[in-house]
Amino acid sequence: MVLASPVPMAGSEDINSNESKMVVPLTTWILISNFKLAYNLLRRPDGTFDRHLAEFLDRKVPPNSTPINGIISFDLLVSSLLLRIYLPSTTAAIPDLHRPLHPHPFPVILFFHGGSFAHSSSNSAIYDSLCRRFVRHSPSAVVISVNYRRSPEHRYPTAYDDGWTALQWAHNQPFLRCSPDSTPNLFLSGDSSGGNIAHHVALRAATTSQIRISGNILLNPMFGGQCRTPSELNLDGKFFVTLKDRDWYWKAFLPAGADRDHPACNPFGPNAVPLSGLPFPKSLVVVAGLDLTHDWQLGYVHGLRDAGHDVKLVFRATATIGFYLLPNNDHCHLVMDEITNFLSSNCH
Ligand SMILES: C=C1C[C@]23C[C@H]1CC[C@H]2[C@@]12CC[C@H](O)[C@@](C)(C(=O)O1)[C@H]2[C@@H]3C(=O)O
Repeated sequence: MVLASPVPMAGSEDINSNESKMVVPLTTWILISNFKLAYNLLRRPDGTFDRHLAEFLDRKVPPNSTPINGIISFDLLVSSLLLRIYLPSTTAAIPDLHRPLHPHPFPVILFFHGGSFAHSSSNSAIYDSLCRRFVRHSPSAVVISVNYRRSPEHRYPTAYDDGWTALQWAHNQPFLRCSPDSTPNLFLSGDSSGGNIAHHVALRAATTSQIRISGNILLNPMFGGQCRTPSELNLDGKFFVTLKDRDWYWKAFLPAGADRDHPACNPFGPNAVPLSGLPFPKSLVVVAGLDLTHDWQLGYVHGLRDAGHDVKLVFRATATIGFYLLPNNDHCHLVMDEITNFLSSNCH
C-alpha cells in the first residue's frame, strides 16, 4: 500500500499501520491506540472533559498486600491525597511505619503518573505495573505513586501542590530512612505530565526548603512553549499524538488566559525562573525521538546544563511515547537499566 501524504495516524479513521508497526511492537501499538481512541472521546472542543466516562474507561487495579514477585502495595491517605506505596517484601504484612525499612541506604521514588495532567491515576493498571517494575529492577527501592488532582477540574498549580504535600510527607517518614538520624534518599520521577510535575516539585524543594532530592528521573516529560519546533511540525499526528491534542491539554492545565510560555510549560522560556546556583538535583532524562515534543525535552536538558546542573540524557531515536509501558522492546529494557544505575549511584 502506498501511503498518501500527510500520513494518517493511529486512532483516526485511516489506521497508519505501516508506519507504526515498523517501530512499535504490535501490543504497544494496540495499547496506545486504545488510549488514543478513548481520550478523543473525553476531550471536548470547549475545553471541558468527560470525567465520568474517563473513570469508566480507565482500567484500575487495587493495592495488594499479598506479595507478587516479592512486592506488596498499599494505599495511604495523607491529608486527602491518596498515595500508593510499593515495597519489596516477602511477607504479607504492612511494615511498621515507625521504624526504618532497611538498615542500609535505599532509594525512595516519588512517582507522578502521566496522562497529560488530565488522565490516569495511581491505581490505573498501566501505572501500577510500571511502579512494580521499578521495584523489581531495584529491589531495595520503595515507590510512592502520587494520586495528584487533575485538570481541567484542577489547574496549575494544584498538581504541584499535591506533589509538594507528598514530598514533605515522605521526607518525614521514619520508615523511609535507614536510621533515625539519616535523611531519606528521595528521587522524583514521572512520565509525560508526571515528568513535568517532578521538575516543578524539585524546583520548589530547591527554592523554598532544606529538603534535598537525590535525583530526578523524567520519562518523556511534558514541556512545551508558544513557538512551534521542527519536531512538532514534522511529527504532528504521526505517532499517536497531534499538536492539537497537546495544545488542548496545556489549555486545560495552565491558568485561564496563560499561553504556553508560562514557566509551568516552558521552564527555560521567556518567563523562566533562573536555575543557576540552586541546589537542583541531578537528572536522568529519557527522550523518545518519535515523540513530537522531543525538541522541548532536549531544550529542557540544555537549559539544565546551561544552568550548571548535571543531566544524563538517554535519547532513543526510534522510540515512541509509551515505550516503557510494556517490557516488549529494547528501549524499555535499556531505560530500566539506566534507572537502576542512576538510583544506585545517587543513593548515599
Ligand atoms: C492524548 C494522548 C495522551 C497520551 C499521548 C496521546 C495518546 C496516548 C496517551 C498515553 C496513554 C498512556 C500513557 O499515560 C501516556 C503517557 C502514553 O504514553 O500514551 C499517555 C500520553 C500522554 O499523556 O502524554
